[in-house]
Amino acid sequence: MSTRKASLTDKQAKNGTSKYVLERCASVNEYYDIAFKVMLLGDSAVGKTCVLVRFKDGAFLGGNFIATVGIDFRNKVVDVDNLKVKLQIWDTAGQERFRSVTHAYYRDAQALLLIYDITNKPSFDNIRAWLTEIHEYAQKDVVIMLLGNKSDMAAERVVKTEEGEKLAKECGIPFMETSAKTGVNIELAFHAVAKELKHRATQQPNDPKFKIHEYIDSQKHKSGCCKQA
Ligand SMILES: Nc1nc2c(ncn2[C@@H]2O[C@H](COP(=O)(O)OP(=O)(O)OP(=O)(O)O)[C@@H](O)[C@H]2O)c(=O)[nH]1
Repeated sequence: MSTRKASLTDKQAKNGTSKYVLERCASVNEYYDIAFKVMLLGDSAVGKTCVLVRFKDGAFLGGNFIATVGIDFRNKVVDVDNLKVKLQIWDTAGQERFRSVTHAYYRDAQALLLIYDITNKPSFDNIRAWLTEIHEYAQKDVVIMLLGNKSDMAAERVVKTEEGEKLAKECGIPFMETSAKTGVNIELAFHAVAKELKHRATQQPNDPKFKIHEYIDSQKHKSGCCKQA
């Protein structure tokens, strides 16, 4: 398996011949009201880069898998309740040998999307180890969301939706299954996190608390796409 990074043109993206190089200045001049750092975590090959690229560009990076080296980021500005919220999204390398590099970034993140692959049991079993790392290195009040990615691969599924739900419930964190390939729940995951962060940052003492679990449930039901087998 290669760990080379290569730049990606639209054509390469369509052909699935290369992996993204994250462009640091992509949205540097885009107007925003408030900004937050979000990190993508999880084992190698669960689809972190693909989730980011789907959210940022609406494209799917198919083809040969090229592992991320170290860490990089992309920005996306989303509208939340009439505010422009900039998400600076850090894509980390899932491989063990880069762990010490990524640890250094945990403490700056306000939200963590912890991702496993529904077709890869070890990636699910490792979620508890990831949570231990998060508790060691991240801010105490960091927003955490669990994502079971590759929900389009029904035939290869080895982790049931209920197992993801159960683990998330035990840990008190929101959960959804996503597909970077089809786009299912990708926007919702980032929007729910942006909404939670915006509420925390702007909330007045008497304002009602934002309930991320309820928001996700209401949006899933609206789109009717919560569980893709
Ligand atoms: N079918 C399907 N394939 C996916 C999905 N997301 C990612 N993949 C594939 O899974 C492989 C790994 O995806 P990456 O996004 O590179 O994985 P990663 O988690 O960033 O891996 P590291 O950079 O090593 O941490 C690639 O071959 C992708 O095309 C998905 O939702 N559905």
